[in-house]
Amino acid sequence: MSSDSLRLTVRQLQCERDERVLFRDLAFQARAGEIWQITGANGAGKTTLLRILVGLHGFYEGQVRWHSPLAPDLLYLGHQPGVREELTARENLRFSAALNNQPGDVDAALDAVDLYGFEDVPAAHLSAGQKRRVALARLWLAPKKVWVLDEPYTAIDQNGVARLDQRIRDAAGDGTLVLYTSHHRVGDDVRRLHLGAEAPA
Ligand SMILES: Nc1ncnc2c1ncn2[C@@H]1O[C@H](COP(=O)(O)OP(=O)(O)OP(=O)(O)O)[C@@H](O)[C@H]1O
Repeated sequence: MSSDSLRLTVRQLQCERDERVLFRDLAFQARAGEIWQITGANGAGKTTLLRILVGLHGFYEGQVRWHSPLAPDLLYLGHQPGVREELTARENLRFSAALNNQPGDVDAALDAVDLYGFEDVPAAHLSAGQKRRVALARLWLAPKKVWVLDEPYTAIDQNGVARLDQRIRDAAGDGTLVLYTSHHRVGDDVRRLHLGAEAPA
């Protein structure tokens, strides 16, 4: 199946947590090469939605259907950077690359996120933004058909934001479907899915 045929269909999706409805009747269809920005107030259910999409949260009603054999070809970066404090930046990236079957030049990826010179520093000695960059470096390893990114811009400085914008646009240009949560908009042609009553201006 070519990546062009990749499609995500969501229909009548409803999710409750602690007897509160986070969202109901959520419906959208996303395709290869598109960028989807998911917005909403704190607690609106953005993280929950991403976790449903990647199969980490199973308590919902409605339909989530990936029209492609995806398992090895989806990259999910969660809300936390997920780096191991005792490992160096390089060891962390090698570890997650191996775990997720994602080959690539680890040092070049660390360089791409401006961690040149920090490869051998234990993550415990890195700043919050640098830890996020270690996690984001995976976006510079082998490409995936789908990226699901939970608040990837958190703690990233202006230069990092520009690099990440470019990386997301390049990946989408190569056919990757990108779904991400953030209030930051990657570009004008990004599709927006807002959770909650009030849509931003
Ligand atoms: N582990 C949990 N157990 C029970 N309820 C939870 C849990 N995690 C989140 N919730 C509930 O689900 C709601 C949605 O949480 P979620 O993390 O999806 O929101 P969010 O839109 O990503 O928020 P934020 O912008 O603050 O990151 C929260 O308000 C909370 O009430």
